[in-house]
Amino acid sequence: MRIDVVSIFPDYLAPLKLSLLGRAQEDGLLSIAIHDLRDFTSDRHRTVDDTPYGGGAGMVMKPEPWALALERVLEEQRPAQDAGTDGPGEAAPGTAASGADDAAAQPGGRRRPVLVVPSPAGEVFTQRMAYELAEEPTLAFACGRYEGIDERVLDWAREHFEVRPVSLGDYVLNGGEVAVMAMVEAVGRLVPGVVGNPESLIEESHSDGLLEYPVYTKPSSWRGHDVPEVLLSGNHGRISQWRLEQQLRRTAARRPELLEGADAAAFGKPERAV
Ligand SMILES: Nc1nc2cc(Br)ccc2s1
Repeated sequence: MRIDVVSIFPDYLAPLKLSLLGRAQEDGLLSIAIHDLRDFTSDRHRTVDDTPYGGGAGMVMKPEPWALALERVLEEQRPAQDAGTDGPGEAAPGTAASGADDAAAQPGGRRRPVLVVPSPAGEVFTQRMAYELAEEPTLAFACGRYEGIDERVLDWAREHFEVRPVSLGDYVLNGGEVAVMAMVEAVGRLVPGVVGNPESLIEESHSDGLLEYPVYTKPSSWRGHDVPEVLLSGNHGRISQWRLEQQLRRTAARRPELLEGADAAAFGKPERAV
């Protein structure tokens, strides 16, 4: 998978070169390119913002640098897009990648590349969306700052990308970079080969619509706190049952709204190990 990120703070994205994602890039499983929006300005001050039409506080990001930056992304993603459109990749059922949304289709049947725009006004990012996005041959991310990006950029981008405004939650950041880091990690780890043991992706929070069960390791008794006896029993049937009960209990207590949609099949995730 090729990932392109456009930002006025490219150094903010440096951690994407570290750890698991860094190794995945060394192994050729991922390639992550960071583009400085200011490289696509034409004035000596490398201006990327201006005052808002209609008045109001703050500044708005100018459209032209964004169009030039996103055109560069399209150009650089073309080989991965062309290779990806020939790929057999299974898409999670009912997702845009599976053709469920023909709005992304382009002339000649080529699917438009995905452009994720972090925004407090976006659809909420979920594990299901992470699985969907992990099916794409390329992803582009546009990191807004100030009061946001001129809306005409998104209108223009829809002619070339499948544009997805996405929020991490109901709070406001100072820019999209932190949101992009979270999404790139959530998606990147789902790309085959990135996580050493794919089994670890199966039983984790949200992989089956529930929060994960509590985990323990040695010593079995620690500062007066003991590991639940069932986990020491060696009875795998009892252990599985206890873990599911813990998931349901935690989810009911902390995220009751998830219980309406807890359906492993809905996420298109690999089947749970037996
Ligand atoms: N929750 C989020 N807040 C923000 C703020 C800006 Br400015 C850009 C993107 C995002 S995503």
